Amino acid sequence: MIPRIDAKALIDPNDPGHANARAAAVTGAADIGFLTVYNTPISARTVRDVIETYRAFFHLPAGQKAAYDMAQTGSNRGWGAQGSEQVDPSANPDYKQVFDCGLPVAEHAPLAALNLPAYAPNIWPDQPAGFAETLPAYYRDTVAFALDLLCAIADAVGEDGAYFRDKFSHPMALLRGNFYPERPAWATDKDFGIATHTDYGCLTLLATDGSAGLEVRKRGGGWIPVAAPPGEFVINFGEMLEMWTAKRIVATPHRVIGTDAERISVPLFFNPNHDADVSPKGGDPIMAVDHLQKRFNETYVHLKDAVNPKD
Ligand SMILES: O=C(O)CCC(=O)C(=O)O
Ligand SMILES: [Fe+2]
Repeated sequence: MIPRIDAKALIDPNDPGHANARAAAVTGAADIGFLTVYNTPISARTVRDVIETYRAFFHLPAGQKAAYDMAQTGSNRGWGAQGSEQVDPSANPDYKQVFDCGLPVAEHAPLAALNLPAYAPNIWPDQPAGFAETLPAYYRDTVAFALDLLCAIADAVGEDGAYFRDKFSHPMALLRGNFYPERPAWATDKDFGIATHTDYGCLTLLATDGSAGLEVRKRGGGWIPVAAPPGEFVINFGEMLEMWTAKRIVATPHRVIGTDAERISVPLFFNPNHDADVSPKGGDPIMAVDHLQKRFNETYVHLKDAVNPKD
């Protein structure tokens, strides 16, 4: 069973439900690698708004989205077409589309000067109206919520929660809209909305439209479906946090096969500062930006082709 946790009780040490919420968080983070949260500071209405904003963009004709295509622009921000990412080398590239944005680096000149793809300036399409207002506001609010959750969960598993706080002062956090059209008629057993993978970063705060689709791999084999309505979130943990905590917190594989209904999900991949050392205590240093870029190079089809040309 994936625990469903009162977010306020988990974050607030004075809440009467704090001890219970912490215990459930330990099960979620240390055993399963997934949990869901309710009673969050992000309203259902806000999440519905964000989802409909992405939907309006994804429904634009491909020709209009092409101007923002990461494979063309080379930026780490903007649109990823169907087939632009292959998260599992033994599966075909995913049939989802994505749109990515991140930290507003224009407000952080020293970060922009680093010239790292993880701190690329955001790219905002002209349409739909409101895109460039709705998403930055959601980004700001979810980054703050994700940090509170991460510190509380780290603390619950026996790490020093406060230690993590300043490692996220300029996070390489990436906000993504995932668009799953209905499962294509041509899809084979090697085709997925998103094939089996673990997330790369620390904590993923996933909003969905409430529909089914996401499945979590069980330790003993088999898959468990997980869903959360708008305003509630699915939380899972990525490779960096698994390394950083020496597996006190686990990164669990998951996938979306897809159904005959369109589906939108909105993960915030809460990655730390570029120079955070995410190695376990006593290990050789691993810079967060190096791990992230390595995983981008392994999954984005246009980056793979650049590193490993086919002809
Ligand atoms: O769409 C979902 O529910 C999950 C998406 C996901 O796993 C991802 O984007 O990493
Ligand atoms: Fe994922």
